[in-house]
Amino acid sequence: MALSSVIHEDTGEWRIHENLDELRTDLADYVAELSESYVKERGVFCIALSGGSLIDLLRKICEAPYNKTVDWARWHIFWADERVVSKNHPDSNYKLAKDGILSKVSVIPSHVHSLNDAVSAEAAANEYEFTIRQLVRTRVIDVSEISDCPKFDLVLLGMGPQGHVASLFRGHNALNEKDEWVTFLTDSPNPPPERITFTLPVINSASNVAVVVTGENKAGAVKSVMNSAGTGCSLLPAQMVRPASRKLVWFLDSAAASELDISPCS
Ligand SMILES: O=C1O[C@H](COP(=O)(O)O)[C@@H](O)[C@H](O)[C@H]1O
Repeated sequence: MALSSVIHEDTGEWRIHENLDELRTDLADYVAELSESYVKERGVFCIALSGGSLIDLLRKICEAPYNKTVDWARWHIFWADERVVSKNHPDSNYKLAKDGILSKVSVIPSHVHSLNDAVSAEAAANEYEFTIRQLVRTRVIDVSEISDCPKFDLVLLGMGPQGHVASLFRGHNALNEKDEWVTFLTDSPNPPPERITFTLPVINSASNVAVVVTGENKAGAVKSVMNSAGTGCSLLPAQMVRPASRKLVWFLDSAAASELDISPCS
């Protein structure tokens, strides 16, 4: 149960949790409910994961009751961003998700759309975008009526202390990419330097986007996002997450929300 939930016209729904355990339960409920509804409606559930702290916060989805109620065979799993390292490297977002979640549930291996780790960042981004294009063509992934971009059922993001989401960093060219669905970086401000990432048009074309943020070191960036502070190039990447569907949910713990002016209501 969220400690407090506020709906902001511009910035989406904000769910603030008293502790990490409550956040984990609310996040697992949210993902399981979306999975059920998209499996019913479309026969599949296309979910894009991020790396970082998100995976630990999502681990409850592997436990009862979700491990039995979620229709894992209908899941298609993607990554909103990935580090260009081998799949068994500790920096790999795939490895994080595999060790923390995917190895514990019965997803179908061919539905796990991970990056080719044997090629350059550019080639891996192109190959990954090609895979997504094929799945859009066969309507495994829905398509946005507005942008022609893939319309993932759910994109799960984290946010760094400087407001980056996926591998979209403030001031980096990748943030301005409008034509590609997937782009690559060889000079990421945070290590490792080589990464691939969904572009903003793809994130903002998703049916649902959730941003999961915990810890006091992110409270300043959280406040800027909620207050919509900044304009143009001074905007944080997280402030540019504005899905056309308007279905954007922020999952925060009380530390990340500590600079917000929200009174507990539920
Ligand atoms: O580099 C990355 O950082 C973000 C945020 O990570 P967190 O540990 O601060 O939550 C993450 O969402 C992204 O996938 C990752 O590549």
